[in-house]
Amino acid sequence: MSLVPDILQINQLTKQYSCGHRALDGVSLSIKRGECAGLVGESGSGKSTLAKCTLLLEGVDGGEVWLNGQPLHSLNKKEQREARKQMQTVFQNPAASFNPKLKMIDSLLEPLEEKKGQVPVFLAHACESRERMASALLDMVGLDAAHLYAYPHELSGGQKQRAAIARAISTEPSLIILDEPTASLDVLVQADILQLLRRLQQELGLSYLFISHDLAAVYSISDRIFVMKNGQIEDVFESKDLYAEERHTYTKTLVHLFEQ
Ligand SMILES: Nc1ncnc2c1ncn2[C@@H]1O[C@H](COP(=O)(O)OP(=O)(O)OP(=O)(O)O)[C@@H](O)[C@H]1O
Repeated sequence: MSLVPDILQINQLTKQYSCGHRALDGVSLSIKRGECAGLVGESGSGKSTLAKCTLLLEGVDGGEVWLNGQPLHSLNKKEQREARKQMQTVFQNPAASFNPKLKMIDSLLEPLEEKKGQVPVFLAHACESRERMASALLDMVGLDAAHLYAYPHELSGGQKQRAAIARAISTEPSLIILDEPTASLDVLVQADILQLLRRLQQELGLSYLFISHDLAAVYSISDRIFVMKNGQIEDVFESKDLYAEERHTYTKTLVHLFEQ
């Protein structure tokens, strides 16, 4: 048994919205260091709610969330704000991820500057100036330094999503939560972004929670897949076992849909 705790360990999480809807109904999930865990399920199954509860943006009604062995569920508000800095996010709509009034250099460096001087090893060579650090980040995601002083509306959707990924990796977070990061992009750009995420994960040893309703996208990037339905995890397996006979009936239905 490994003595290194999982990056993320979620135990029996429940969340009921005030309207009475139970969006999470005893969800358990774990992510190992350096792993990409895929979370797939149809619209309304509770995927984004799980992301928001993990990020402490929504309160929960029961269960536990452990990050790096730290019990997030029992922290006070101030401690939660600190703990949240160990996680970064990339969402579906890259346009909404950036303040339209900020130049890319300022948006890119915002999380890093909040951490006050804790520059990750992969940026150490560039830490003598903001411009060099932001250029190095853009370079890591395949964007030209010419974009440094651009405003978000001057970048394409795919370029903005690359910049969002650059910002997410900038603090060397313990976990990056990617909630439908390719859903708003056309098919070719989607493939590029998935390839970029995979490369960065391997180069930097990142841990991802990759959320999507698109089984093909989840399958292409994940080490393990969690299948969610009606607020519950129905199936968990190594990606290579997607087509195995013992898959849950619901997983088989998703496979059938994605093959059509
Ligand atoms: N703030 C809220 N108040 C009340 N109900 C909510 C709220 N947010 C989500 N829900 C409900 O909780 C359920 C799960 O929603 P959630 O957004 O987590 O699903 P999802 O799997 O991420 O769906 P999608 O893929 O469409 O984003 C849905 O029935 C949704 O209507």
